Amino acid sequence: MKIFSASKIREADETTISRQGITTGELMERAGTEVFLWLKKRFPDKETVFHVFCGKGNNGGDGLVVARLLHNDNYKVVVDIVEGTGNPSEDFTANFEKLEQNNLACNTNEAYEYKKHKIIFLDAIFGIGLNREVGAEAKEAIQRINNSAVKIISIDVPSGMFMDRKSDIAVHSDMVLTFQFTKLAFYLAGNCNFIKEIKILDIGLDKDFIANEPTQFFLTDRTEAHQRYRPVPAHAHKGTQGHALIIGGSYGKIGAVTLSSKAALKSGCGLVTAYIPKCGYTIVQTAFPEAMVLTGGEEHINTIAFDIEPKAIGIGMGLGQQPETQQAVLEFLKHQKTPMVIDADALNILSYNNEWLNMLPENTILTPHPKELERLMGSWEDDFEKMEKIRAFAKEHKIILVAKDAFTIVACNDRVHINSTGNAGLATGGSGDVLTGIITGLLAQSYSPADAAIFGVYLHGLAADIGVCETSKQAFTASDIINYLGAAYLKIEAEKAQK
Ligand SMILES: NC(=O)C1=CN([C@@H]2O[C@H](COP(=O)(O)OP(=O)(O)OC[C@H]3O[C@@H](n4cnc5c(N)ncnc54)[C@H](O)[C@@H]3O)[C@@H](O)[C@H]2O)[C@@H](O)CC1
Ligand SMILES: Nc1ncnc2c1ncn2[C@@H]1O[C@H](COP(=O)(O)OP(=O)(O)O)[C@@H](O)[C@H]1O
Ligand SMILES: [K+]
Repeated sequence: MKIFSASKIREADETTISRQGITTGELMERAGTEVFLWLKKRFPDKETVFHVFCGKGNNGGDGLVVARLLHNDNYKVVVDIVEGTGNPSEDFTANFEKLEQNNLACNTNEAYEYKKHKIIFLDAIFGIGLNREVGAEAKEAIQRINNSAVKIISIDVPSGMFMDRKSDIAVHSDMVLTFQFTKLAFYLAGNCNFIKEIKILDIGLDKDFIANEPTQFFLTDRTEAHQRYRPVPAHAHKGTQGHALIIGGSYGKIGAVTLSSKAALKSGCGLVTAYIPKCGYTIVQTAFPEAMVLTGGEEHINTIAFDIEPKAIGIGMGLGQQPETQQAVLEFLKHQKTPMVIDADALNILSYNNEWLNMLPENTILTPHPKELERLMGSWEDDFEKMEKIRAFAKEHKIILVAKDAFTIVACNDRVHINSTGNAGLATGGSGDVLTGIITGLLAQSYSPADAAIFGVYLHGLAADIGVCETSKQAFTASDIINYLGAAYLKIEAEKAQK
């Protein structure tokens, strides 16, 4: 799904208004109606009290439409117009006047008892138009909303959240009902307290504009994942499903390479070879009999040489950083042409030898976690700078950068793809090793590097989303990602079959 900037969203509004021959007020009525219908379905009990906080811009205008529709449908509605929210917009004013015509008063200080009524706060103070720091009066309203113990639903965006820079104070929403497009700011680590759940409401913006307007940002949602997924051909055999080579491990860290190799095989490739130091030989052969094993070095890898021809290579998991290992890795990378995923210690070795980055084959995939990312490209001031640096770094070195985190970012071909699956159950040792295995396995199956990275990250998160429902987040382990890979594939197959 495309993610547009605030200015592009405004263009989408304007194009819709002109192509559909409607007024801005009619578009606002449509947006407000979608919110109203969603609320009505979710909260059928007419005793529910909706306390609507409105700013004076168009987000506040949406809030007034919703308030009127709820009131006319016999819900209990309280409307608070928040001062210090700019000059009233035309459509805000028009809807404000309609309140009186519909016998709905504002700022009445009407108090409903929390114990007797189900109260919902609707937050319509600011939307995508926030363009300066929030002033004292709006801040007070935001704090009042946040200090309440009631459910908070934001219209379009949590008020106070900037679309293009760091936000200091914003509504802590339980649910954001956002119009037509998801927004980049929703997925940034610094905004994680402002948002729990997102629901996108279709308000009928112009389909051609959405399809044709370019953007650099995408959300890897179900549709994007389905487009990249490749079912196993009926006549497949192990020779056509690709051979993955997983290089890593050192004394005490053989588990990392075992997890990675297993994940590669379970992602669907035909054959897996693990290249490890000798101390791991029995462990890998016992824990994972499907793998073939090659060795180099005793307790750590000191040379990388083999006569097999893998279709993809994953390197770095549990590798260690012994000087001999560093040398072996650099020598190895120098001659590589095979599609490759570079992770963990192999990434750290590259960070100390930055000039080697430009020698990597085009579209090599790097999968750093936040600390490794910092070592690679330096630190960042805030999430927006981080995003920009990631994009520029991938472009400069012609690589694919998978910046792992909640909402992992995949930067490739001057585009940024934000993943939508995964959960905090993945905050457990070895989950990154599994991801590298999955992406390497997909590469071996001839997925393009971009598809392997984007789909691999999605699949990894999906396995965790399915898994934690049965294991809990606490008890979920990296091995469980592998255990639930099959369920993730089945879910994708079932979704595709439903279409
Ligand atoms: N995207 C869409 O398709 C649609 C958008 N609509 C709504 O319109 C919103 C955008 O409306 P606006 O552009 O009017 O802006 P907002 O309502 O988001 O708020 C900004 C308003 O407050 C002022 N303002 C900005 N920062 C301020 C600050 N720190 N302190 C005080 N005042 C401040 C601005 O001058 C502007 O009037 C969207 O978020 C959405 O809710 C809907 O009405 C219709 C359809
Ligand atoms: N809170 C979270 N929500 C979603 N995904 C997460 C979260 N925490 C970690 N992950 C995912 O788990 C993996 C962790 O990778 P990494 O830190 O390299 O682990 P390890 O080094 O132990 O293998 C990444 O894919 C990351 O995106
Ligand atoms: K809002």
